Amino acid sequence: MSVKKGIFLIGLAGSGKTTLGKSLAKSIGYKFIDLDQVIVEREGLSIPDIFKNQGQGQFRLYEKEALHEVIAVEDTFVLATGGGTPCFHFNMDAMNESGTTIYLDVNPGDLALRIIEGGVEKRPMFTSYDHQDLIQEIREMKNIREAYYSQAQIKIRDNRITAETIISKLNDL
Ligand SMILES: Nc1ncnc2c1ncn2[C@@H]1O[C@H](COP(=O)(O)OP(=O)(O)OP(=O)(O)O)[C@@H](O)[C@H]1O
Ligand SMILES: O=C(O)C1=C[C@@H](O)[C@@H](O)[C@H](O)C1
Ligand SMILES: [Mg+2]
Repeated sequence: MSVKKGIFLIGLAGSGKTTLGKSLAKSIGYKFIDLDQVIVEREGLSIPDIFKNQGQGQFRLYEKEALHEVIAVEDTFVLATGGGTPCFHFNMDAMNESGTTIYLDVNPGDLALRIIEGGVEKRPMFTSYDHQDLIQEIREMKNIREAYYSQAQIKIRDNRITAETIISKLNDL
């Protein structure tokens, strides 16, 4: 595997960054880190509370700081990024320079079901509770973010991505 020290999982909310990141890290013996969790621990506030009280701009600054701390401090790790991480403050460049970036590309219909099941209120970037409306919101966000996500070194488009698929793509690098 010709990966550098960090593996960065990127993709929209619900694409499986946290779920797959945990099992990938376990399989290859790397430390698992969830960037949203790092921000919550550093700030002592939930993500919806940061958005509500301090706004998205401040959240994006916390996110950048947390990302750079992980890159500077950690050794071999799998990082589940936040859905928007690649799209702000040149974070995609920072990740591509310091490790291997992997885009989990799941279709909006499946994402909407997963987000509704997990709780829309936990994801402040979304407002719709209706499945069709949420699909539309996700499509619009995907269109904007694709320019960043497509810079990933590995792209996996599937609705049932597994850790094994990711490992085989890493081995092909
Ligand atoms: N590969 C998969 N196949 C089927 N279901 C999955 C898969 N990965 C994740 N899920 C389900 O989708 C939901 C969201 O997954 P997860 O929290 O890992 O996404 P995420 O990308 O970390 O989202 P967020 O950006 O909101 O943190 C969970 O309920 C999980 O069980
Ligand atoms: O897609 C997004 O912009 C976000 C996704 C989550 O992981 C969190 O980082 C936050 O809710 C923002
Ligand atoms: Mg997650």
